[in-house]
Amino acid sequence: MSERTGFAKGKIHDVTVRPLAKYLDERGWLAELFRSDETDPQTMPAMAYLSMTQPGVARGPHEHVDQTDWFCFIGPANFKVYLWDARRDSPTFGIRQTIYAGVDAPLAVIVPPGVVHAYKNIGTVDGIVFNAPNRLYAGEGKKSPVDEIRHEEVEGSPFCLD
Ligand SMILES: Cc1cn([C@H]2C[C@H](O)[C@@H](COP(=O)(O)OP(=O)(O)O[C@H]3O[C@@H](C)C(=O)[C@@H](O)[C@H]3O)O2)c(=O)[nH]c1=O
Repeated sequence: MSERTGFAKGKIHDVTVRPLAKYLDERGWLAELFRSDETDPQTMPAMAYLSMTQPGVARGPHEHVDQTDWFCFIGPANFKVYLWDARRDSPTFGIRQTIYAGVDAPLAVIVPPGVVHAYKNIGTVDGIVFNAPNRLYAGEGKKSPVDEIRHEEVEGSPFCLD
């Protein structure tokens, strides 16, 4: 156990990390991000969005009650991805995991509800992250509360980025 965070390093149960193959040719490259024939229907994306994060900047830590996030880190920057298992009923409750992903290691990282997550652009150029969550942001017609617990402003939070 780390005294600083209370979380021990390890691998979190039910977090899926998949290499994204880039098919390269004379025009550039193409990469598949998800396929319904390779996806558990429960985590099948309901929507998708892109975000850009500037060098040295982080998004999160956030947590969802019901939503699974399907992040794809493809570039042009690299990211450090931080995960903390805060699910009391998980076999890896109290474990934290870090993953490096992006232009040098294109990965999909699929994060289930209750796993607190954040990512930081550790490169020198703007970084794009694709996310295809299995729930609609703010529900049908954007009429429901957003399923998101934000930890970034919480004083004394155990979910610390370095
Ligand atoms: C996530 C999202 C945001 N928005 C809007 C709300 C706001 O005006 C703007 C920026 O949103 P946020 O501040 O929530 O963006 P951000 O802080 O990047 O939120 C994301 O962070 C990562 C770490 C996650 O875990 C994601 O699930 C999501 O919570 O975009 C949408 O319209 N649709 C969406 O699906």
